[in-house]
Amino acid sequence: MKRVIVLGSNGQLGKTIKDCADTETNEFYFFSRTDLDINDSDKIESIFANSGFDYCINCAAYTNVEGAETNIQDAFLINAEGALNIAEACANNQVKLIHVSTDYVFNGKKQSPYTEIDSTDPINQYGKSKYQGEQNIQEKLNTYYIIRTSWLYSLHGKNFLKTIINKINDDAVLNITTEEVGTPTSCIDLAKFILHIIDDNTIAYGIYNFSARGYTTWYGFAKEIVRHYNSKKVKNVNASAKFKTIAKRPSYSVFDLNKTEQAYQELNSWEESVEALIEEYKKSNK
Ligand SMILES: NC(=O)C1=CN([C@@H]2O[C@H](COP(=O)(O)OP(=O)(O)OC[C@H]3O[C@@H](n4cnc5c(N)ncnc54)[C@H](OP(=O)(O)O)[C@@H]3O)[C@@H](O)[C@H]2O)C=CC1
Ligand SMILES: Cc1cn([C@H]2C[C@H](O)[C@@H](COP(=O)(O)OP(=O)(O)O[C@H]3O[C@@H](C)C(=O)[C@@H](O)[C@H]3O)O2)c(=O)[nH]c1=O
Repeated sequence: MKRVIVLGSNGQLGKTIKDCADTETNEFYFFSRTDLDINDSDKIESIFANSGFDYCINCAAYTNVEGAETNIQDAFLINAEGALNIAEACANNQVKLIHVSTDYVFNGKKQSPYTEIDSTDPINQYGKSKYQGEQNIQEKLNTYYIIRTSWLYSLHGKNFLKTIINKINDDAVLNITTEEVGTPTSCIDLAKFILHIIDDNTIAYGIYNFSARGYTTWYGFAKEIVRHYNSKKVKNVNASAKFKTIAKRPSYSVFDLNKTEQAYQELNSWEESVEALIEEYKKSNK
């Protein structure tokens, strides 16, 4: 039995890990922002000291990409300094850290899948703050897994899939950008990979890319969501060259998954995982 602390447990990934965690195999301690603010370094240290935690999963983050352009300080406070505080507590107390990062650390100019060793060059404040968080962890700790993932969705919280379903329920006509290529990733798939790292115990520390297989545009993702949710409404989804946003986003952020596939052979295609989640959505909204 390993003792695992999960931070940011009220977010979509944190809640999904709670759904997927096998509490008979390991002991899980879930901390939401109200239970433990990752900017309160004294409290983190006091919770970690003599806790006997083997792993810390950090799901806490500032994830509002648009908001980060104006709330730069908040984004860095949480994504960079918060990550540093956690890394320090992990280093002081021999805890292995599983930290989640993003495809937005890349500038999107590459035209083939990004590997873990490709150069980073974030083009928005959220990406910059997440990249600083990665660096802070690497400076303080050796026993880390930094998992870069992309375009997360789930039944919990706020995400693109739920935004699209809500708009379709309101019979809205959608204009969705074709200008960004990446891979939608189900929080369930990511949660299973994170839990596999803990159970396997032999996977080398370092950076790992994690997404579903394949790639699409946000327009392709929206169409696939609507096709499974209510196929009659697919005609409401229009391709749009531009969608006005405050933050720039990488035009291409597909991952090379070779390194991850050496450690984990359970990757689904993005289409399979979208279909499975829409089925879950329909069941839970009957
Ligand atoms: N969402 C996505 O598409 C992607 C996310 N990621 C990364 O995955 C991870 C999980 O993201 P996701 O679950 O989607 O994010 P969410 O925004 O759903 O959850 C983040 C959680 O962190 C909490 N939080 C914020 N600030 C603090 C703090 N100072 N102390 C403790 N908790 C805090 C939030 O609490 P509250 O709500 O109360 O503010 C929220 O519950 C993040 O690291 C994110 O950067 C990577 C790629 C894609
Ligand atoms: C809602 C909507 C969005 N869009 C565009 C805007 C943007 O370019 C793209 C994605 O929209 P969102 O703002 O929902 O997604 P965004 O917040 O950019 O999602 C990102 O979140 C962070 C946390 C990550 O780490 C990334 O991997 C990625 O998932 O789709 C449309 O074209 N039409 C629409 O109706």
